[in-house]
Amino acid sequence: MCTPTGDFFASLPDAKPRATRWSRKEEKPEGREVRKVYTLGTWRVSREVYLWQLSSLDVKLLVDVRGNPKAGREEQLFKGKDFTKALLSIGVRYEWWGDRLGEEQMEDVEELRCRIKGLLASACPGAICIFGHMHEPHKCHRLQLCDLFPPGHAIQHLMWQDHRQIKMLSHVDASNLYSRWVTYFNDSMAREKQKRCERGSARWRCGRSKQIEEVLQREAKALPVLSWESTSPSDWEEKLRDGKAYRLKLPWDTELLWYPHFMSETEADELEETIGEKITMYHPTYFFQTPSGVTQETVNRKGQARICDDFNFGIQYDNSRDKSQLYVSEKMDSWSRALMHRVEHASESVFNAIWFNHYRDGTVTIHWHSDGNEGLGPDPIIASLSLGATRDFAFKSKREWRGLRKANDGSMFHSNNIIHITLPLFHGSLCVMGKNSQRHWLHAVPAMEGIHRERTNLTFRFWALEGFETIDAAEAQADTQRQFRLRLTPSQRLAQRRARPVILDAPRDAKTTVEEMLRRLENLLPPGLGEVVLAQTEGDILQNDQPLLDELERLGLWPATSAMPIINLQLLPVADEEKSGECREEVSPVLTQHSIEADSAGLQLVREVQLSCPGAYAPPHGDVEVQANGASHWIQEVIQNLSGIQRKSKGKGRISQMVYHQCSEFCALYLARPKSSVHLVITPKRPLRFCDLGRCEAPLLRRLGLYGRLLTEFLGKHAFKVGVQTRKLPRDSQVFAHVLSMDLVAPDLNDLTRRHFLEFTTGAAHGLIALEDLARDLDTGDVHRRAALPSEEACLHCHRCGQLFGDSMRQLLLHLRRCDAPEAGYAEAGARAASAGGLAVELLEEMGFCCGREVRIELT
Ligand SMILES: O=C(O)CCC(=O)C(=O)O
Ligand SMILES: [Fe+2]
Repeated sequence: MCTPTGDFFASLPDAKPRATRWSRKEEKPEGREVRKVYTLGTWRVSREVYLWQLSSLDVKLLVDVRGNPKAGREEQLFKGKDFTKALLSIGVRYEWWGDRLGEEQMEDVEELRCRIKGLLASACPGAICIFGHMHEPHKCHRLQLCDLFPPGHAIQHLMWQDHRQIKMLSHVDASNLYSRWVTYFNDSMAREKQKRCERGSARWRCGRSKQIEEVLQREAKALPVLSWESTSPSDWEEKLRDGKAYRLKLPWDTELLWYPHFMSETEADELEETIGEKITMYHPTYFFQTPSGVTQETVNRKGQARICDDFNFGIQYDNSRDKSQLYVSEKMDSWSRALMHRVEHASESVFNAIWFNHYRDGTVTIHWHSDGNEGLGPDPIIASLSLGATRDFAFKSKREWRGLRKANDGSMFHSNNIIHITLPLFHGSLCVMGKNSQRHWLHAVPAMEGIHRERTNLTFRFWALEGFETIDAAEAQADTQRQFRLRLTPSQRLAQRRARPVILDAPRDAKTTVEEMLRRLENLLPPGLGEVVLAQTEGDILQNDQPLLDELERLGLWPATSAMPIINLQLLPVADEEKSGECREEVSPVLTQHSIEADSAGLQLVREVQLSCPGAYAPPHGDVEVQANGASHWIQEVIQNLSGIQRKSKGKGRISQMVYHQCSEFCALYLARPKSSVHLVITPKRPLRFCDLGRCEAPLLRRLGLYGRLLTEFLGKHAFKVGVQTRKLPRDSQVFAHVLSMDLVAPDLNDLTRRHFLEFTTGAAHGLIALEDLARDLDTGDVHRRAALPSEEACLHCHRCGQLFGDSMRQLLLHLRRCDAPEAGYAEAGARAASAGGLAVELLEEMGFCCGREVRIELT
């Protein structure tokens, strides 16, 4: 349940303002100089501004108490030479005390007191600044550390007010703030629970029978437990794909409730449709002050919406209280209330708000963060429901975990790493981030290039913050503003192509042209829409070369008479033609056939590909090859960088261009030197070497084979081979397989060598081994079976029509470009050529090829 639990915070008194040890002796102790102690956390403020503030406070020593000084988003503030040098340049010494005073060290209070004494004794004279992770002191362990400082220190907590200004909070005030915040939150939640009891489920149920609710509640309680420490890595991966719900127990007493199929396909479809109709996503404009002083304006590509009966919210991650930035929440409706109630049962919690995130495709992401905003309480429980494209939910520990974990062979091994957990968020999945999930972990939704389908995420939260205005107050406040937003509604034709209405801030700069506005929109609308123009709803098309504000003024829409009005404009298509690259929506009969054959994990894979089908096959042009030595090292490099969390180039960079498609478990990559008109390699996204393949990986190989076959459904009218090269590959190379069209028309003639040709065209048991066969070998333990390589000297023949070419690879290559025999006929053509036997050489010589008598014909 969502009561604050855990170490430090739980031990604090709830209601009364805290009298700290230090606060009892606030007066300056006699005969001694009062040392100034500041505390500060990390925030999205440039390093230059940090330095400027520290220097104006005359700080002499920065004591970094972050257990992991390289965690979080603020790379510029990570421990390292760079940061130390920058601090030294303003006369501040840097010392890392995270190993002695970090978050992990907070157990033994007496020991901590000694260490703090030691720190103060060794510190140079002058002001010191304790540097923690969290921006707000009352959410950071530095508040507790300050409780342990001996008397005679004037402690002030620093907090960023905006991207330049800092405000100071006395230690007593910060402690009181914390207590009041917890008390208010707990009282509000208790009231909310009480409300539920009083109303009974009747008003909330909305059509759901009592029995169903009881079943849901029982199910949540009876969830099978999957403990991270006592489950081996390969078991863990398999279990997360078996379609069952689990209570995931993670280190630091953390819980995730994982319901991969919380909703049926049909329910999820219906909910997605309802949200499309009822919720308009708002894309806020962010302003960033660059170090040079230039303000950059960016429209957030992630759409957002909030519904809540009680409160209005500021935009998440934005600490400015600029009222014009406020997004007025919408009220709950019967559908949203019923949904929230259902999620509450599964989450073992109560909520009062739903926040929406809309990701138009795999290039829209959410970066590493934890949800610890004001108003969410000290240890929030957040339930997250996913609709649409399957995306990865990445979860990682804030610190390294030291302890024993079960290995794949059943033994135990010592772990000493940051823990990474990835859950595939399917259409209709619910993941409840339970106790301690925000305190000790970060989460993100990384980029997934090759995903063209949109995704909508709903997070259910309990939110209460004293002094924060209610919706009504915010609306009244908004009346005094002279701003407006634009609601852009796609015309019916665009709506059919999955464009949905969006709300945007009007540009602040009056010089912004309609053209520029449209360019910003390109990032928000579904890809492949073609050109659009803006029109007033009544039909007046705005001039492309006119500044938008002038135009609005002419239309009598600006200056606005009431505050924060929303002006309705329409998006109209200009061109009729569809862009290539738009993904095909229809479900092929073969996909349906696969769903009949597959087991539960395979079935999920089929659904994923159905829901988020690959786009057009479009290999990158030019020099985009990922530079790395060794045969498949480039694959390793690509998969290591797939998450895209750290990459700024989402969808445009070198690595992104190598991705044709990906699902939660596998990805399909373009080859730098394709050997056929369609040629991809498919590989698991988790690192897996050939030499590590064992029986437990057989199901994964079967799924990889299925993935390859599913892809071939979208790759055009060719006949395909999907398989692993039998030729000796480096043992430590990443497991990968080829998806290859059997025309064997390499875009560059030189790329298809004789060896490749023989490998790809000889019988199924030779050149490429089917993944299903490899999986069977692993099951039976016959892992060393390798088919014999075809003879390099074999007489070459076209695998399609059987025409013989002796040893002239070049003639064969030229022939392949013209041959119009069916690609699927390669097996028969091989047999035909084989039966031609010794006649072949004579025939070829007659045709003018110089085969030479020494050529042995050894066709298999
Ligand atoms: O989209 C998601 O699954 C995560 C959203 C999230 O983390 C957030 O809104 O804080
Ligand atoms: Fe989050």
